[in-house]
This record gives sequence, structure tokens and C-alpha cells, in this order.
Amino acid sequence: MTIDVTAEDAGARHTALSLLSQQTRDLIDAVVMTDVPQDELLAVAAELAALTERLNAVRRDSTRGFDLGSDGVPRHPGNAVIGSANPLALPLAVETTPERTARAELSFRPAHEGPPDSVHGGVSAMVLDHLLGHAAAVAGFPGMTASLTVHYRRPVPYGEPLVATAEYTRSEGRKNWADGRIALPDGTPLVEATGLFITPSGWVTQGGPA
Ligand SMILES: CCCCCCCC/C=C\CCCCCCCC(=O)SCCNC(=O)CCNC(=O)[C@H](O)C(C)(C)COP(=O)(O)OP(=O)(O)OC[C@H]1O[C@@H](n2cnc3c(N)ncnc32)[C@H](O)[C@@H]1OP(=O)(O)O
Repeated sequence: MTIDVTAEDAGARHTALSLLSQQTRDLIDAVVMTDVPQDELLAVAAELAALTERLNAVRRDSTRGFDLGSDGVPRHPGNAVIGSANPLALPLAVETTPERTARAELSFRPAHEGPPDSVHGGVSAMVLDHLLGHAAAVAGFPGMTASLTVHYRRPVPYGEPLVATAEYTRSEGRKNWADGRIALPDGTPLVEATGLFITPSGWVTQGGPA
């Protein structure tokens, strides 16, 4: 089966991809938590193999890049943190102020487990990496992460509402810093981070990333 995806309405296709991704996240959660009998596990695995084959019937040559939503805001549907079309993404819905800050309400899931009953430190770092980079970008300094220093203050629970915030702090040449944290809704910090984001020299002369 082949379809001409360029002939489809981009907005409707984005919605469909987002729906498929959310369904896949629900599937991942179900896989992590299921206790159905072994026969049922094997039966579901066989059905999933068939579904994977259907999706692979038409495969892209490259991943989805940035595009513009109908509201004119840039989006990155394949991104591992914010991508609505990436089942591995939470996805994080980032709000920004024009000045220098980024904020997102989030809730981790059992699939993000590291130590028993809490979130993997690498997952927290990934979220903060993105949010700090986003804060630097909205301040006018988009860059690649050169370093990320993370302080784990308390275990991060999953299944509970949390708030992640970040703010751009300063620049020296192409080097730009941002601070951020994941906290409980009452502000109690769980993880804190400082990041250095370097604007590649090519971006400076070309006016930003593609
Ligand atoms: C209305 C506004 C709307 C705005 C909308 C905004 C939308 C938001 C959009 C998007 C947000 C996205 C947020 C994403 C966040 C996540 C990003 C990632 O995960 S990135 C993946 C992981 N990182 C990499 O893969 C980097 C790999 N490394 C590199 O590519 C290079 O090493 C790079 C670019 C980091 C530096 O390379 P060089 O060639 O430019 O650097 P040299 O010229 O050697 O050094 C420049 C200065 O930086 C220092 N430096 C270089 N690397 C360093 C390092 N690792 N640590 C410390 N200092 C370093 C050097 O010592 C030098 O400092 P001296 O100018 O001399 O003071």
C-alpha cells in the first residue's frame, strides 16, 4: 500500500500522528504495568508485530524536522522531549515568556522509572536539557548543549503533577548559560541544573538553526 502524504492536509495528518503517538505511549505504559497471563503477552506481541509491519509499509528517508503550526509557532514533532509525533516524548508542552524563561507542567510515568518508585535521573536531565536550551533560545541565543550540570536533591516521583522551569542567565560570546529545575507544585526543588549552550558559529552567520 502506498499513499501520497503530500496530498493530505498537513494539520489533519499532524493530529493523526499525535493520536498514534499518544496511543503508543498508553501502550508502553500498559506493557510496563501489565500482569496478564503469559499466553496473552505472546498473543499481543504477535498483534503488535503485525501493526509495526503496517506502519513500515511506507517509511520516511529522514526524521521529521521543524515545521510551523497553524498558529505560526515552530514545532518539532519528532523531538524526544516535546515531539507530539514521538511516543518517547512526554511530550513536554513548553510555555515561554519573550524575555528568557520557559516553563512546563509535567507528569512522569512508570515507564520513566530509574530507582524503584522514582524517575530515572537521565530522564530528568533530558527534560532539563531541553527546557534550559529552550529558555536560552527564547532569549535569542539558540545553541547546542556543551555541558549540563545536574544536582539531584530529592527522588522525582512519577504519576504526580510537577513543574519544570528554566531561565536564561548570561552570555559570553557564543557561550550562553541557563538555570532550571524540576519542582513539586509548592516549589520544593527536586532536581536543579545549569547548562552551557553554545551557538555554533554557522548559526551566528546564517541567522539561526534551520
Ligand atoms: C519568539 C521566539 C521564539 C523562539 C522559539 C524557540 C523555540 C525553541 C527551539 C528550540 C529549543 C531547543 C532546545 C534544545 C535543547 C537541547 C539541545 C541538545 O540536546 S543539543 C545535543 C547535545 N549537544 C551536542 O550534540 C553538542 C555537540 N558539540 C558540538 O556541536 C560542539 O562542540 C559545540 C557546538 C558545543 C561547540 O563547538 P564550537 O566549535 O562552536 O566550539 P569552540 O569554537 O571550540 O568553542 C567556543 C567556546 O566554547 C567553549 N566550549 C566548547 N565546548 C565546550 C564544552 N563542551 N564545555 C565547555 N566549554 C566549551 C570553548 O572553550 C570556547 O570558549 P572561549 O570562547 O574560548 O571562551
